[in-house]
Amino acid sequence: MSKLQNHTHDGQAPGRQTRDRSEPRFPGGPVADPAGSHHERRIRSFQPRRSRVTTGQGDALQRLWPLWGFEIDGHGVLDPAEMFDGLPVVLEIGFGMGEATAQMAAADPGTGILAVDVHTPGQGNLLGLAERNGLSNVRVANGDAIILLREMLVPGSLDGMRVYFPDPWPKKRHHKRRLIQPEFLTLAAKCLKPGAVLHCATDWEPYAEQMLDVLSAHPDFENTQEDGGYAPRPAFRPLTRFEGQGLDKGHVVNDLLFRRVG
Ligand SMILES: C[S@@+](CC[C@H](N)C(=O)[O-])C[C@H]1O[C@@H](n2cnc3c(N)ncnc32)[C@H](O)[C@@H]1O
Repeated sequence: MSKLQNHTHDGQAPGRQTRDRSEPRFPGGPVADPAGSHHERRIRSFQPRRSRVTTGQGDALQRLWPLWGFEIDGHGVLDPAEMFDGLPVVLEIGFGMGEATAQMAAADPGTGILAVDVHTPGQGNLLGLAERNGLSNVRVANGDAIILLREMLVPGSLDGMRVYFPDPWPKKRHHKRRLIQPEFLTLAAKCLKPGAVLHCATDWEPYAEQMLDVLSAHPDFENTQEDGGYAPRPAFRPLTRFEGQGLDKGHVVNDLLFRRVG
């Protein structure tokens, strides 16, 4: 049974899931394991962070999580089209504070954005931005995107995927924690529709080179660029917070746009 069916039986809005209230995460409660206790993934692409949740973010989480929040718990099947009433759906992995996500949602109300991160202040920030800007096409998921792709999403259900400025993990001994690896691409390909585009961007040039290598070598993806290289920055991608910090340090930003073949 899909998540949607579950919720409809509970009398809740389609595609929306409330938290387990026995484990409060927001002000006053413990922080849940973002990878989900039943689904340990030893090598994680994110840093555990204990950032402070502001009053505004906490308020947004309390009020809006039951409406627009989604817990990646590894249980059940999630059909994004049901979550967004039939809109095409793009998955954004690692939205950070969510400013760029909200801008893209406002610019394209005909596309649903399923935005995933483990960062609680960012989740609250994005929910608040969605409310203030009257956005009905954003849902916020808490947890490890790998578990969402591997265990929950209906195969071939996504119209696109965005990974903007994933943690670069610059030290060699941490390279195994980088998100964009062949195994990740296989999971991404499983969830993307044929022809759907995976859009990555990074300001860390060695990581950009690695992305280009693994994407070019993967049998399920083809470069949208005839010269086989990086793509010009698409006009629809706003400057992200992390990108701005990289540009301040003189970093070069590269975009990669690869199409799911098949
Ligand atoms: C460097 S930040 C970039 C944030 C934002 N895209 C930007 O450009 O400002 C990377 C984000 O990805 C998130 N992240 C990394 N791995 C993740 C995963 N496996 N699942 C969900 N979020 C992840 C981190 O928590 C972090 O917020």
